[in-house]
Amino acid sequence: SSRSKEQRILDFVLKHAVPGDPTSVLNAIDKYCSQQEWAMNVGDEKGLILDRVMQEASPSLVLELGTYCGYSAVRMARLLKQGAQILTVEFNRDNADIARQVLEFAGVKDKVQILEGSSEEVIRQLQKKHAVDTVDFIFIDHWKDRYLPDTKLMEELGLLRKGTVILADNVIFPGAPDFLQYVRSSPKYDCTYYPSHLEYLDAEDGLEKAVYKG
Ligand SMILES: Cc1cc(-c2n[nH]c(CCNC(=O)c3cc(-c4ccc(F)cc4)cc(O)c3O)n2)ccn1
Ligand SMILES: [Mg+2]
Repeated sequence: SSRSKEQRILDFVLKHAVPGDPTSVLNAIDKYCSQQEWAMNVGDEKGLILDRVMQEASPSLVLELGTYCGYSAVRMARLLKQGAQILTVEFNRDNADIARQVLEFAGVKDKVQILEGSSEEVIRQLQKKHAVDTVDFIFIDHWKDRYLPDTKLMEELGLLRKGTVILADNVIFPGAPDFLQYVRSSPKYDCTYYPSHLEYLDAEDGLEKAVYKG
């Protein structure tokens, strides 16, 4: 059976990156996806913004919606303080399997837990099944029409605390206009827009940071 693009990305990482070196894994994925096959990783340009915003937040518990091949989970895990954890949600089983192997190769698998399923079902289980109280940092990078309903759901379930940082990818392209309009007009959030470009391309894109005010 033919190998998928995601399997080809994993093969390239296994061949060209250094085991236990997360930065070499990121560089390998960025090299492959900018030179061989485009893929929907947050990428190096928006990744730098993610690095800075995450380090500023210095979270103990990170929730990521949309694992894909694990690029952003590796990116965040390499910057986590001792004892901090990432829960990342992936809908597609095959991609979750690729991500597990990428995370293990990068040497960060003990900091990251991949939860398979739809964001809504996983979010509803966080407090009871995964012993989550509140989340410190949320990287939203999943289906663009789920950004707003899932943000509202996390509010309703009490998963956000004063100062919880939400950082959302792709708010320009493919776009999440209803999410943007909501957080920018809500008194419950302090918002900042970080202009950038779609991964590996010149198209305009950006990240929105929305800090929950409790
Ligand atoms: C419902 C639910 C869903 C998930 C879930 N798991 N994995 C994902 C990945 C979603 N990501 C994207 O679709 C995405 C697309 C583009 C893009 C595509 C085509 C273009 F032409 C241009 C840009 C660019 C990006 O940067 C993206 O992030 N969602 C997990 C749990 N529950
Ligand atoms: Mg994205």
